[in-house]
Amino acid sequence: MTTVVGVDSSTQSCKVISVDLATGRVESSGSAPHPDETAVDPRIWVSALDSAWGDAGISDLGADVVGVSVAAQQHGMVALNADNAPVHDALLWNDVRSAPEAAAMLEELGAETWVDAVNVVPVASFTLTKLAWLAAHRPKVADSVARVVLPHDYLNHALTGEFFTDRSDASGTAYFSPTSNTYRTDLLERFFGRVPELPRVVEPSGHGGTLLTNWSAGGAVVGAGAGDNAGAALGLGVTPGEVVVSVGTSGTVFTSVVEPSRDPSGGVAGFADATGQHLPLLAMINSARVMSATAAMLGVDLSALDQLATAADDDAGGLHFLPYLDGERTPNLPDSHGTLTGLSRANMTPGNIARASVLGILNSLADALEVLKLHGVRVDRVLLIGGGSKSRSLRQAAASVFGVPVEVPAAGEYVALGAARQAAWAATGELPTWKRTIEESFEPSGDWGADVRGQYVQARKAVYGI
Ligand SMILES: Nc1ncnc2c1ncn2[C@@H]1O[C@H](COP(=O)(O)OP(=O)(O)O)[C@@H](O)[C@H]1O
Ligand SMILES: O=C(CO)[C@@H](O)[C@H](O)COP(=O)(O)O
Repeated sequence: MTTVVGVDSSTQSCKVISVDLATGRVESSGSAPHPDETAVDPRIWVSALDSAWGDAGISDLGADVVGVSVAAQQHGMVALNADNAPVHDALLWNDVRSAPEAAAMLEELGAETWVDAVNVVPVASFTLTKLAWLAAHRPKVADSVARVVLPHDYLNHALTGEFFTDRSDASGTAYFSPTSNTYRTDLLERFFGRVPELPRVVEPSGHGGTLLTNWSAGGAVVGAGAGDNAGAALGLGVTPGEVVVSVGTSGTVFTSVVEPSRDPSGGVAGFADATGQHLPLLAMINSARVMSATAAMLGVDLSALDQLATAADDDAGGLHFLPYLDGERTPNLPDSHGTLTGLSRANMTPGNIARASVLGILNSLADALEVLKLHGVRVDRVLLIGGGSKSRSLRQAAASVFGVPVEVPAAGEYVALGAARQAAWAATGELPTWKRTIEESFEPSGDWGADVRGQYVQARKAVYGI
């Protein structure tokens, strides 16, 4: 059977799937954990890939495998010396130490100039701010940097011996223009002090190299790869009017559109997608892990938290959980903490706290959806994915809080599936059409969701002034 392989090297884990090219059916899968840190030695991702690859039995598939592609967490600063060894742990998308550099870069050029140049406004997540931090705080280490790549590029190199990237991931660096599809090396010069080696950008249907034999003997081509959200859009086959809401380590709200959005306020990141179009996106640092943190606080597991949240009142008895636990990117509050408001003796129950954590995640995502709409993006329905979407209480409340219909695709790794679809494109020249199965659909019900939204926005404004 002609097979393609998709990889999702995300914040918390590496997932590998083998897929029947003809049907899109997942034939095998494997996964391996990543450290729960915001700065990680990139070599750990290669070990995790190797482990997940073995779990999925990819090497045994030999010449059946005709294509491989890697999607991965965006923005990570992988800084390498002349021997291609990391000179510093990779600062990840959710590491906020470069927030002061981001603020200074914004102050220096102004939002309009940044959006004109690279269609993003600097925040701590973006690679260039991390390089600016390295130059300012570790100058000797910065001097040893020969090359800068992204997490998926680093894995491309492990698989093929070549460094290469794609426009979707490059567009998350803040030194690549998704409209001219060129690096803005002047911004590297200005904020890192010089221009290190950068990976070539491979076109969406192209391939950057061939699989080294230590991974598999089959000589498969390796596609350009993608940022994980662009991978998910490809895996879902997003169509106009559909917006993806991913409740993963990050919370993200995004879609694929022909024309780029433009947001000097910095809310909508004007990324590129993996098909040659654009991927307007808003990302939150706090998402699924708000539920796991709340479960830990209550001394229960995720399943018990879900039961508590399902059994509680729709509105959590008036409790509001503002979930900015690890600082927050959208809104840009890198030094913020979470807040639980509306506490009374009557409502401070484990069930209401569990429910409030679920509603806090959904309200934070609803804020992002509203910003996307304000920028002219059509939101006819939401496709809900990510590990957190397995929560029944979250699924059942989403449509009412968002105010739009929500569809939950069949359980699957859509980032890795998008990578597999890209691998098929690279191997055959054709982007296959694979059937998408919807597992559950939900419609907004009653007014409680709108009431909860109103109260949440009021609480957010009262506590954070935004
Ligand atoms: N049933 C569940 N209820 C709530 N959260 C869940 C559930 N299953 C998984 N998760 C959470 O999903 C997250 C992983 O989601 P995933 O989309 O795989 O992450 P990533 O963003 O790293 O790709 C973890 O934080 C995990 O705790
Ligand atoms: O920073 C962003 C998008 O801009 C995040 O979406 C990262 O790409 C991490 O993704 P996950 O590990 O949560 O999938």
